[in-house]
Amino acid sequence: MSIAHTLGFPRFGAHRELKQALERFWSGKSSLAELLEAGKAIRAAQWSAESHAGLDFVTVNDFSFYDHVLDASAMLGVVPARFRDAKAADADLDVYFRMARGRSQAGSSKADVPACEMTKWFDTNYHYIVPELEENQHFAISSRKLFDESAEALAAGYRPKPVILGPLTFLWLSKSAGKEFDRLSLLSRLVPVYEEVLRSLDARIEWIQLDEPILALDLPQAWRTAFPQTYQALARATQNRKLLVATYFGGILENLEIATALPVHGLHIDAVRAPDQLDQVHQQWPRERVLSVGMIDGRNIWRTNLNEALKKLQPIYKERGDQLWIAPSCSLLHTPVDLNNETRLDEELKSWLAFAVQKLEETHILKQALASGPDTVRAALDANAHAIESRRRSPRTRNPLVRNRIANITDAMKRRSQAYAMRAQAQREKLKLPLLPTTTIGSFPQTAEIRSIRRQYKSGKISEQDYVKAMRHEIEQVVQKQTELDLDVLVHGEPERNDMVEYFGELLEGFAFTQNGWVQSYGSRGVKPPIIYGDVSRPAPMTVEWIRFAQSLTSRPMKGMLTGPVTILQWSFVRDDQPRSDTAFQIALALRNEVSDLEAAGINVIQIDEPALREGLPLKASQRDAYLKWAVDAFRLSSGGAAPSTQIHTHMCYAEFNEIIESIAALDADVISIESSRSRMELLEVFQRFEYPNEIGPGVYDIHSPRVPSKEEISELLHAAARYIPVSRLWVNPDCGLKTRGWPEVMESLANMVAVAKAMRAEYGKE
Ligand code: MET
Ligand SMILES: [Zn+2]
Repeated sequence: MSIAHTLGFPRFGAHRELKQALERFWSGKSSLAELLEAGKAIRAAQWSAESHAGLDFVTVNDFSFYDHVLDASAMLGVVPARFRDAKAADADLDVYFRMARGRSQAGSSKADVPACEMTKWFDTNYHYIVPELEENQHFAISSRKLFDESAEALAAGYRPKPVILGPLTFLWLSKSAGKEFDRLSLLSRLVPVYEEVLRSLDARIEWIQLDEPILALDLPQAWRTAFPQTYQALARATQNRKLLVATYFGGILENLEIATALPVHGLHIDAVRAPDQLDQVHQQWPRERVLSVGMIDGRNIWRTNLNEALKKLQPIYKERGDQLWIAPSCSLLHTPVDLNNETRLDEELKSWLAFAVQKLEETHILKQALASGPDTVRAALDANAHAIESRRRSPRTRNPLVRNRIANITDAMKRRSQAYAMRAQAQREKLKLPLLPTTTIGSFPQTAEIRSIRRQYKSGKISEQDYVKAMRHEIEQVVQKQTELDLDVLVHGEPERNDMVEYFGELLEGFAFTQNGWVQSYGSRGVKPPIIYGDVSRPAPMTVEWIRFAQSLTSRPMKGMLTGPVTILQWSFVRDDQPRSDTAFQIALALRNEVSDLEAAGINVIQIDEPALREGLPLKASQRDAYLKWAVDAFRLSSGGAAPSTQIHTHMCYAEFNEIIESIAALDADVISIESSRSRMELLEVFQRFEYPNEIGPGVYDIHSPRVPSKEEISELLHAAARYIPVSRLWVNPDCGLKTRGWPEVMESLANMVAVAKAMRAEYGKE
């Protein structure tokens, strides 16, 4: 019998049970026993969903109390020295959470130690805890989690398939604790511990899934050659068990020869992100070994076209028989749990969607249709065909006016009407800003009161009138405080926005919102991405009234604040029936109208935030230029219609700019504000080397911490910036929005920032 399985299942809980359990535990409201019990219940729910759907295995060790990479670090004993002093009874989990969250040891009077770094898991919005390795790193099995959870599944009567992060991907994702060294040099110490792990697994376990997603990257030669030798050692340790190497998030054709050289019993490939690889992998991967094909999209929420999938799989099944396995493309970690919990989505839209539970069902149907014939699942296949057809034909997904606009985009629309030098002149005359102008990134503290008013308005408890009054009151306060601080370009503070993408999605056509569509972002944090299901258009202005009101309160320039097209796209579930670029252009055209309405309302400075532009960069170098081209075009389309005297800003944070500096310049924003305080302005070196032509506001302090930066620190950073960028093109601002901060620290920090800007103006003005 062929196999239906999943590489992993969401662990956040259908109703964010993990978040609640963690927060209760961290705040001391629940005991360790209660936390462990909550974990057990989530695992039980995961396995029950898998077995209920008819999968042949339950996947084990995909549960995590924080992060699966941190779990691997814990398993291998990779605990940075600063955390190694725990003596608490629950040391395991205590150290584990301290690595993730950086608090000091429970009950210790020692100062807090910094948490381990967190970074994005490949090209997803999930963040993992970066393992820190020392040059003489010692590895030893240091956590029983994998074994305990396997035993738990066995005891419950399941057939478990444990998943373990593969040794090469583990090394690849880690960083050197101190000075840089070649992490591959640790392989000879690491592999024996993996061997021991494999040997220690219960004898009843038949298959072990080793995740090696880096096989879908452009790998340096040394890493490629490390694969066969590593897996020869692992294969010797597996005894009677079988290894399934899982790849995902891309194609593996460049590394297929290496994969084939591995002495493993099975290989999983992602046939959703890289559908074209299917044939060639099928041709080349030995017939006697298992080929697991990821046919169900593990990164998106659309129902799979099962009949089409079957057509692709049937010829392969004919040749491989039961050695063909069916699965979602990657772990379902990146999808919400269960569509059945959505009661407010209309039935039609709902019939187009599949969350994790539904994806398991799809997986099973495909396997069943292959192994026992399509007639055995005819009703399910027909229902699927019906839903697919309904979506394809629905007038809700297509708006002729939007399509017409897209078809008529011209190159001229993607260009400002004048070059930067001329625009800068027009803006100087209009805005009359001082040298080193000061501003903020947009949001001001979102107090409990603001959140509560927004919630009350949403649930209909207060009238629109009262809501607007409360928000206007907040805007007045924010404008007044900025005036007191003597900032030069003001913002309205974004009190009306719960989230920078959701806010716009709710006001645009083509978006839908779930009640429970949570996806883990990291640890206890989840996001609920909007669903873009149809052509995007803007029925009415989205921000104009708020900004117009804010501008009416001051003679200083008020900055209009928009979220850019790439960021809206990147932080949503995107329709899969047209290229992402088309959707980005649709959003861009809607924003373009907003820009022009803001201008008509007398707004002369408009910021279009693109914090997610960098994270959309494809994993494979060969696909990057195409992405950057349309991403830049989308931004330029949204901003290109602005008058020369309108100053367009953009903002980016969490970015590694080195690789994409040309594209950042190509955005042709008049001003860019970037996060750079944490890298102490070194980031600016690349802007200098490239001779970035427009203005830059390198964040002068880190808003991610409540600490108030001193004038000395800010001054030092700003002087450092001035070494890279001429002061005539420098702006002074924090490195991101202030919505997570409290008012007292914000006032103090900004006061210091403005004081430094003024002192530097005097200093440089004299020259
Ligand atoms: C993640 S970037 C945030 C930008 C937004 N304008 C803010 O200030 O919150
Ligand atoms: Zn930001």
